[in-house]
Amino acid sequence: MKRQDYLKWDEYFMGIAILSAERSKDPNTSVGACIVSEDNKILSVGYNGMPIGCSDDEFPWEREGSTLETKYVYVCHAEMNAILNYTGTHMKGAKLYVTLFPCNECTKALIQKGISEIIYLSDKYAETDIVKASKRMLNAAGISYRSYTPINRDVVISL
Ligand SMILES: O=c1[nH]c(=O)n([C@H]2C[C@H](O)[C@@H](COP(=O)(O)O)O2)cc1CO
Ligand SMILES: [Zn+2]
Repeated sequence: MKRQDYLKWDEYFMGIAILSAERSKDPNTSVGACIVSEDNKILSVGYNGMPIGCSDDEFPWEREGSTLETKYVYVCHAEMNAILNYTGTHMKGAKLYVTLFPCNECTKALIQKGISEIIYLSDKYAETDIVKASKRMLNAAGISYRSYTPINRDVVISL
């Protein structure tokens, strides 16, 4: 009989999004994203971080203060990096596994690339206009989104 405790697709891909988030240097919110084709092949991954050449040590990670001294104007979102990291040609019908509900700017890009479903872990900014705008666009575009249901299982990776 086959192994019974293998990871299901949702667990596997959300696990990869969670692991990718561990690469993030953001001290407040690490985000990971994994884009998967219709036939369950990984197309791309990403996490939130400073653009290439913009040092993690020199650019600010502050949340508050003058605009130029906060992270927000510099950091690349996980979803945006996952889109930009993709070297293939075809993303139509793909799914996005992401640890935080996408912002409006990433949502626009995801829609334009033909993403058909979003599976997210946290929706901690659900009350913000940014996320409301995302959902409005996704609803209009007929793109489904659902919250990942945790299975309360630890998968230990010894590194
Ligand atoms: O969809 C997203 N994807 C994403 O990667 N991020 C990143 C930008 C920031 O580095 C961090 C959010 O920071 P904070 O929670 O401290 O405001 O997460 C933020 C959002 C906003 O929803
Ligand atoms: Zn975003």
